[in-house]
Amino acid sequence: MKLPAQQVAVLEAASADDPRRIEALAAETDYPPETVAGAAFELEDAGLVAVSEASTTDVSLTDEGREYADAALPEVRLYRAALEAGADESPVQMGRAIGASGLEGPQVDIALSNYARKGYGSIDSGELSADPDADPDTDPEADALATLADGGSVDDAAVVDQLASRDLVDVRERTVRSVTLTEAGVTELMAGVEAAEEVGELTPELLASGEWEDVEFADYNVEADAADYTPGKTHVLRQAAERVKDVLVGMGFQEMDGPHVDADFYINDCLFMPQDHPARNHWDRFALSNPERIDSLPADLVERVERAHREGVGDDGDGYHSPWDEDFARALALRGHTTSLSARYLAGVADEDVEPPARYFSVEKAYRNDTLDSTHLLEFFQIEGLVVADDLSVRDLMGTFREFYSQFGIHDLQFKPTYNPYTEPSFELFGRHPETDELIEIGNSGIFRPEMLEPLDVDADVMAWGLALERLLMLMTGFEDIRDVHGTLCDVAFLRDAEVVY
Ligand SMILES: N[C@@H](Cc1ccccc1)C(=O)O
Repeated sequence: MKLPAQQVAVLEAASADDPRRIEALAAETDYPPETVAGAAFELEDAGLVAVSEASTTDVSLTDEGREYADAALPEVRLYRAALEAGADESPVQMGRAIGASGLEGPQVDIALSNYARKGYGSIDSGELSADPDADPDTDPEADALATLADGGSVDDAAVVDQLASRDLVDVRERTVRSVTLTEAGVTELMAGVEAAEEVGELTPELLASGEWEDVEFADYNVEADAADYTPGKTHVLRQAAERVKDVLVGMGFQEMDGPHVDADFYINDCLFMPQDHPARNHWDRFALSNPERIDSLPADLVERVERAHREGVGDDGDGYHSPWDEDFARALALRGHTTSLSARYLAGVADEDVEPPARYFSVEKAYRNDTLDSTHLLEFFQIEGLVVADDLSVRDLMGTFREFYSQFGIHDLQFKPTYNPYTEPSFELFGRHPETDELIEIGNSGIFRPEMLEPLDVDADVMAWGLALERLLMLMTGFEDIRDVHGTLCDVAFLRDAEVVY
């Protein structure tokens, strides 16, 4: 019987009583695993082999895991240092034990958080005691790391889970295929198989030489495994931003546009934020040093805003009784929220004439000097929105959120009253994280106050909000750390595989 060369090779390397893995056949035949898998499927169709599938879990060390396999787990180092310092007899100062262990930086926290969990001892008001009976030589996590470093495998699922949650190992599910000769296969082999000339790929050479007319082409096998291919793609956050825009446009909103660096006047003063508000100090804003100030501001608008700050608005207006200085308002900074765009649009300094009823949005970056953690970065995407119309109420606002979030499959929303200098009433929005089940804040909103709207010459109600795009994406995909999607610590596998489905 004549078969394509790779099928002959697979048939000859396969055995009738010993299922052989595709990888083993690939190593023996010198064909890539994809080719062997393709050939195996062809042979299976012809009844010459059987292909079985099983899924296995590959566990491999991360860089950090390898480091601890080479040195020792931080908690073990801490335990040894604690013993040395006599902590098995009486508690010792935590700082002393840490100093003696040589642990530094994040490893100190890692050691402390695993020390008590694993029964090495206890930590109480800054003192560390060591359990004399603990035995680091039988530490199952250390054992598992050593086994993996030696190329062995670890069967204890609980230990693997624990190591995975510490990011010391990567766990991957994989389908393993094995090939066994069938009786028909054995018979054919005995009768003799030889390789037929078969071409897998049409090349320019075949075309140029005209040889293509005489060769035999291999069939396509759409079920064969193909090499993993990870081309460039739109970042998942950008995909989410596009979806949000589509949804808002579908809800009748128009997009706003405006500068990332703006005068404090539009970022704060137009929002009735007093100039001595704590968020306006130099710690929280990213100020521009060159140029330091906007060239000019519309004089009549400045005058009205200044008056609102000094005297308040309406008959019982009172104002802030704090200084107001135009120079201070002209200072430039990276916007801390995109509400600066809402201010510009409502004040009529954007290109657009805002005529109620109207709806506006933007999905753009805002910048804050926050402390970095799993939900905060120095910059994030804010979903800004405003509706200007007569007789708006909190019901309209809540209804708009329910409609917006439900388009992303998010139905469990909670509202909490809050305070903003520019809105009254105001409330924060919370959603439930699909993995941790915790309520996380996803936005802030309210009805703009007359003290803000009157100086901007807006004679209608305005409800408005700022929602965090990253938090919306968290609720949609279940990732837990904003640093997974931004910056150098990002989770490349997540960015490759995550899809924004809505
Ligand atoms: N500017 C607010 C969001 C907001 C916008 C409009 C009205 C109320 C709140 C923030 O950054 O959190």
